[in-house]
Amino acid sequence: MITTDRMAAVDANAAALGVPRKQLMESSGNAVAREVRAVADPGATVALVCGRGNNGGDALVAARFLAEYETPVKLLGRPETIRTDIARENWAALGNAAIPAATVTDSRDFDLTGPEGAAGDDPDVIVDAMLGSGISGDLREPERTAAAAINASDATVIAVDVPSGIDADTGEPTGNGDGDADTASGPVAVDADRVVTFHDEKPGLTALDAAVTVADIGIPAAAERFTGPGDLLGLDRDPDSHKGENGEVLVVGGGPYTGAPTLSALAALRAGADLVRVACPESVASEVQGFSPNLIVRALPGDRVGPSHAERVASLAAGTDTVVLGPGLGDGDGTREFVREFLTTYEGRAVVDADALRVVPEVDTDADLICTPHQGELVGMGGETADDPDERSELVREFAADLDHTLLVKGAVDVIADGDETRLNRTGNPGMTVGGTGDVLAGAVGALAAVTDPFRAAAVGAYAVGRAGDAAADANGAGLVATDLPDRLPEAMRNE
Ligand SMILES: NC(=O)C1=CN([C@@H]2O[C@H](COP(=O)(O)OP(=O)(O)OC[C@H]3O[C@@H](n4cnc5c(N)ncnc54)[C@H](O)[C@@H]3O)[C@@H](O)[C@H]2O)[C@H](O)CC1
Ligand SMILES: [K+]
Repeated sequence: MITTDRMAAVDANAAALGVPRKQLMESSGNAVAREVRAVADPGATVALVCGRGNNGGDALVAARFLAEYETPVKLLGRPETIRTDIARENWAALGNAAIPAATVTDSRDFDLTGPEGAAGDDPDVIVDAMLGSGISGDLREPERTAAAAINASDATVIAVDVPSGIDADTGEPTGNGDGDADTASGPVAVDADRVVTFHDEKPGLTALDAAVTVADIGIPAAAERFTGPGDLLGLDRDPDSHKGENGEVLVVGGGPYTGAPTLSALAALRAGADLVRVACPESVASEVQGFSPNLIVRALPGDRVGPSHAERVASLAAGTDTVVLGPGLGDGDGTREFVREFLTTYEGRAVVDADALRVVPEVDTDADLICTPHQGELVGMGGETADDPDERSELVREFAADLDHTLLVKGAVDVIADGDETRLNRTGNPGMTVGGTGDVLAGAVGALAAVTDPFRAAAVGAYAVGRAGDAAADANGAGLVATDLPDRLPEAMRNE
């Protein structure tokens, strides 16, 4: 089962792996043609009703695979307004090959018979390729009239990907019926007999009264299993957002170290957080502040974070979206006691790293944690590891389920898991074993967890920090240091 958003991500990841969308479209069109052959004998009339997006493109491809049928193609709109290059190329290919195709620009001209107004028989099959996953709101004209005509016909209706007008995630109509003042009369959607959808089932299709076929279109398993540029889709800032709406992060750390909390905080800012506060012992507060005027520092009395600070940190945490717990805290008894006490009452989201990790298995917490251990720390928490990535990811998934938290286990290949899902990340390089890169990762994940779910925050954080590290290695070779990474995060988070 896959949602529309995740499908778009996987599609982009496939393209990054060298399987571009046009190739997938060829497979989709072929699958549509197979579905036609399953319901109609050669010589039958198969009307292909095509929108101007890639859903329509799938049917334009299908027309080339259906030479043994009568295939009137109806393009809804002018060819110049076809929205994607790959759909336009497939439209041109039909014209070049003299496969009959007509355009419908006025809904009053829509009929389901032969091309260019030539009187033909009513079709035996209608392929609904008007709109797929790119739809929003009520069907507009001429799609709305076409949907009504399709529903009034006796032909077998095969929907491409999803019936036009239906939300593939919910199975409900995409509109509420008031999208077009002239024709408003409740939502309109194609009532399909069959649906040929691609790659995986869609949650909204199961509820429909239609036979659903899932066609393999050649998306490599790696496009889903590994993070890729598609994982970054949809994380862009809302242009109308206000200060604080893109995340407020509290980093709790420092004492024996000053660099670690600073690296986390700077990474959180570069990963998109609006406000980052650092709660650290007063002994290091001015040093942390001295690293950057972009940070807001909250000094805690003394030179180590201890149980007496739990209340103050809890009140700071209450005003933020996420907490990053651990960078440079050290492993004193009082520090562990602090982490235990804080997590007992905290109910929000936190990234837990470094010395704070050991406390997680022993504490009863309502917080939603993202733990970022390396393999050694994972074992210290009671988890198991293995050399084989498949075996390792299953062990991590099971341990995440036991803990009821999200895990990001760092390694040459990172494993991200919650109880349900696992993902692997292979960005990054051996130069990143240098000190401080883990602090950068924890901060980046903290910022991302303020704007997306924990699993995705961990996966995207690992991907982006690895990518930043790869750019830093290109520039600095074996001389890569952790301070090279935060400033490279914005570029690394660009979806390309
Ligand atoms: N990996 C895959 O799953 C693949 C899927 N393919 C097919 O591509 C479509 C999605 O294509 P896309 O171009 O993104 O969107 P649509 O064709 O669904 O819509 C295009 C276009 O329509 C306009 N529009 C939006 N809402 C409405 C509306 N309510 N009324 C009228 N017009 C509307 C809007 O401008 C959109 O841009 C997917 O479903 C598959 O069929 C590919 O084959 C590749 C692999
Ligand atoms: K469709």
